[in-house]
Amino acid sequence: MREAESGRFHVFDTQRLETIPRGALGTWVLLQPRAPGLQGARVLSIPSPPFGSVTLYDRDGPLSTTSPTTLDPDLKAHGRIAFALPQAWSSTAPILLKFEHTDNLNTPVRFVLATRAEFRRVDTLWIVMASASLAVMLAMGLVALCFSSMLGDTTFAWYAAYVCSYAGLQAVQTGFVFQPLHLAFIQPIALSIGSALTAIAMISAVLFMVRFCDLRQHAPWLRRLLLALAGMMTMLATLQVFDLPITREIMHALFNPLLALCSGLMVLAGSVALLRGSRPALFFLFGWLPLLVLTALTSIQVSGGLAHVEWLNEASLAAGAIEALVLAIGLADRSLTMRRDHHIARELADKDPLTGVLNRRGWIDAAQKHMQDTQQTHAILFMDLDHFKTLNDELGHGAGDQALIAMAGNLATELRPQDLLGRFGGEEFVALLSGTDSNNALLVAQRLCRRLHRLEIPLDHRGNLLTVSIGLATRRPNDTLSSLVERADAAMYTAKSRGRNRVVDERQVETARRPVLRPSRAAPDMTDTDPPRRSEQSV
Ligand SMILES: Nc1nc2c(ncn2[C@@H]2O[C@H](COP(=O)(O)OP(=O)(O)OP(=O)(O)O)[C@@H](O)[C@H]2O)c(=O)[nH]1
Repeated sequence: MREAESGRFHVFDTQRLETIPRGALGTWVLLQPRAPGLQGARVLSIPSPPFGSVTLYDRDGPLSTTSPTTLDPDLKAHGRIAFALPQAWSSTAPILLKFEHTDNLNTPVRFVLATRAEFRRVDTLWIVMASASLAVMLAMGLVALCFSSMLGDTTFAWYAAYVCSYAGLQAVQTGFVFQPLHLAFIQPIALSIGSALTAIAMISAVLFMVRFCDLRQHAPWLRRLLLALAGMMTMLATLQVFDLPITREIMHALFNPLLALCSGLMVLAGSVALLRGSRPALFFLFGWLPLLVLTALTSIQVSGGLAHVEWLNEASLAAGAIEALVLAIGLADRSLTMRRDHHIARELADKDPLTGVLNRRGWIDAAQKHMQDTQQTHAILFMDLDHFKTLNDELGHGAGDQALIAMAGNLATELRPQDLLGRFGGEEFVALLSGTDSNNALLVAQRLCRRLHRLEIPLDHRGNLLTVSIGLATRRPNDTLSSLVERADAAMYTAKSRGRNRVVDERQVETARRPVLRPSRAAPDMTDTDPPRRSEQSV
């Protein structure tokens, strides 16, 4: 006190954030409240508490020592350490504090002298705001983690890693882990935990952003730069975890400028990606810009600038929550886009590009689902165009393709919407008719056969018309899709062998086994069968 009174203390304004020079034996700070000062019970608080302990003195010696883990039980401060000043002290009496030595980053401190009621109001507001912000961040992180495992997309996982580590970092830095969470055991390793969380937050933020905004496509150079920078910062932060004196020096000198640079580069990369058409970049900028600006401002402040800005820590918490919400909407948008793309890809994979009906794979998938309903009757029509090779050979493949398109279109129109039509191979089509017994299926098949003939698609230059042979099989107990298709196929071969342009029900086939019937397809009695002429019809 005598030293201070003789003017040997460095003087600073208590309303401003200042970095206090720290010595190996700790640092004395004397606060001089301005006249007239506050009347009644007063509380002195230090928001965003330093990790070390602080002791309040009067002229006779120490009054009370407090640290983020050993708080005044009466005051129960959150996100700050606080001292209840003795009632007897005059409103302008100097307040003497000693900051014990700590190896932590020397961040600027601020002092707030308030009435007890005002202290309680600010403290309650803070705890509500901090709890809500951290809860939102963690909830969004968990949602992203679920999405990541459901969609198999690592972008969501990086976001979850970022938002959870950022929330953890905020909880450590603001003292939330100590009060109200009472995780006092963290204190000795708080710096290492903070560094580890910073490392995880940094690298996962960059990896998330790079993927989310698709920087590989939209800003490849900035992507490389960002990854290199994030890698460097992660290395620095990882070294800091081991808390060696040399790394501490390097960290103090480099980390915050690098953090500010990285934040700026992310905004730049996001803007470039947005200008080049990345829709997620809009979500990124909208959600992340406030937080990035605050991160940059915080690192400038830790390096000694922006002394007057007092609200950065609280604003960072709130901005973290807002950013988590906006980006969660962005991720939902991404998952919708992925679902749509997946749906389109699936459609393309399941559809026959020429005729637009299901291809073999798509039809089998869908038919298997239909067949799960064992209460329904199921009939299969196996349809094969007759002498299609002739059409191709005589009129060209273009005409062949047109015939296939016409065939598919007409089959689809003739069948009910719930019937499942597919192209099984070159000129083979299949239809699964659910809830249709064999008699009705036979009628449908005959209708199809007639309709195709009535289309009058020329088969050759001699006036022959395109026709179709149809095999019909109805589901029996213990039938699988393949056994049912096999029997319909065998019936179709019988139709071919009986002269084509007709329907054969499996019930008419005595030995409907494909290995027996297949070779007969090339037998003279079948290949010799003349295609029907315009006037003929065997159905
Ligand atoms: N234009 C065209 N032809 C195709 C397509 N897919 C298969 N084909 C042709 O369809 C013909 C099928 O010939 P085959 O299996 O001998 O049968 P077919 O001439 O219809 O004789 P049957 O079935 O015994 O009446 C072949 O010439 C294939 O090249 C296609 O997408 N477009």
